[in-house]
Amino acid sequence: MSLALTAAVDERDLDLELEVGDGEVVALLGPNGAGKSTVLALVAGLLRPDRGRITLAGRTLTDVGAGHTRTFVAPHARRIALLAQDPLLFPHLDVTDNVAFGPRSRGRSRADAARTAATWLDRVGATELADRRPAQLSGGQAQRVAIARALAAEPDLLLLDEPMAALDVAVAPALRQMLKRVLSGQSALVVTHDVLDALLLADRVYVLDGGRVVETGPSRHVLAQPRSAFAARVAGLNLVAGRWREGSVHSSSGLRVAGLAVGEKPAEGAWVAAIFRPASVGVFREPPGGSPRNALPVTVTDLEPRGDLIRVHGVDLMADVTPQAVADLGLAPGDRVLFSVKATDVTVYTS
Ligand SMILES: Nc1ncnc2c1ncn2[C@@H]1O[C@H](COP(=O)(O)OP(=O)(O)OP(=O)(O)O)[C@@H](O)[C@H]1O
Repeated sequence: MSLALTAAVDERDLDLELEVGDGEVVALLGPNGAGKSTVLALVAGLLRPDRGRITLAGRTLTDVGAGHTRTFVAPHARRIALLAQDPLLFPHLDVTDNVAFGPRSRGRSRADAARTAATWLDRVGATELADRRPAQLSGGQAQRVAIARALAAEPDLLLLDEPMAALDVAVAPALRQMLKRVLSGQSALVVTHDVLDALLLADRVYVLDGGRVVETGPSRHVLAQPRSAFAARVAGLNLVAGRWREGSVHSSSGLRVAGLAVGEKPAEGAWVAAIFRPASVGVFREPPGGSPRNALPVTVTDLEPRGDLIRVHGVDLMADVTPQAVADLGLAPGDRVLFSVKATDVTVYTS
């Protein structure tokens, strides 16, 4: 076992246990205020629990009993690297020196640390950025460098806090693929709102709600089995699980969703999950024309204002549309409509 945590923070009504195995990538999912950031702060040593014990790679990092602290290792001595949304590179150092910082502070020679930096920059596909300053990097490039810097420090555990959230949707897929590759064999805890991150990066997920663990298991089980409609919902995505036949997912409730498979093409009849964002869904009374689209029959159960958009809820599916569209369609609960989504906006994941 790499990380074992038991902790209670009374002020935040948090009380939970969780573990990360050696070389395992674990995702923390859950709605706003569920306690995800609090868990990261506890592990990183930025927060002392009221009661709890945290061990990592055989070392006790935190051990707090009723009213007294037996052990509390300082953040910098925990052998943990934190990768936040904001890459937080040192502005006055070039990319190589940023990445070499961890090995240097662990006592490696300048040449040795520079070699380690070069290796990691190669692994994250950022070799050509080696001589630049952080101000000369795009958001996606800076995040690659931040990943190299975190891993070059050889942490016992890597904490990732919404690593993709600040990025352009166009660069996120490439970065996600790269992260998956470099995280292989590294123990990591990833906080995310994005079910795709959980599916693609993590071996296992914990779903938190109200400071408690409400669900845990292998990512694909938690996110593809019926119970996980909850997990998909907290992460704000639509999920249709079923069998893969002729390029579409066929659910037991009779839905058919065409989409693009991630990685290898699923075998005919394989158990798969189709995932798509509510914002990719259009709502229609009649089958839409134009490019080939999925058209899923849905009975509207609720209309929920969310910022500038209205979330149209069906029994299992959600669409985010403009108030104008809701008015034009005269939508009300009980209406039978079609949810339309392009096959190219649907990701199919093999369980
Ligand atoms: N600095 C703080 N002081 C006191 N209470 C806090 C603090 N930060 C968070 N909380 C409370 O602790 C609980 C857990 O919040 P936390 O930020 O860990 O949730 P989260 O799952 O990370 O949410 P989000 O997805 O919004 O980042 C919430 O009730 C929150 O209001």
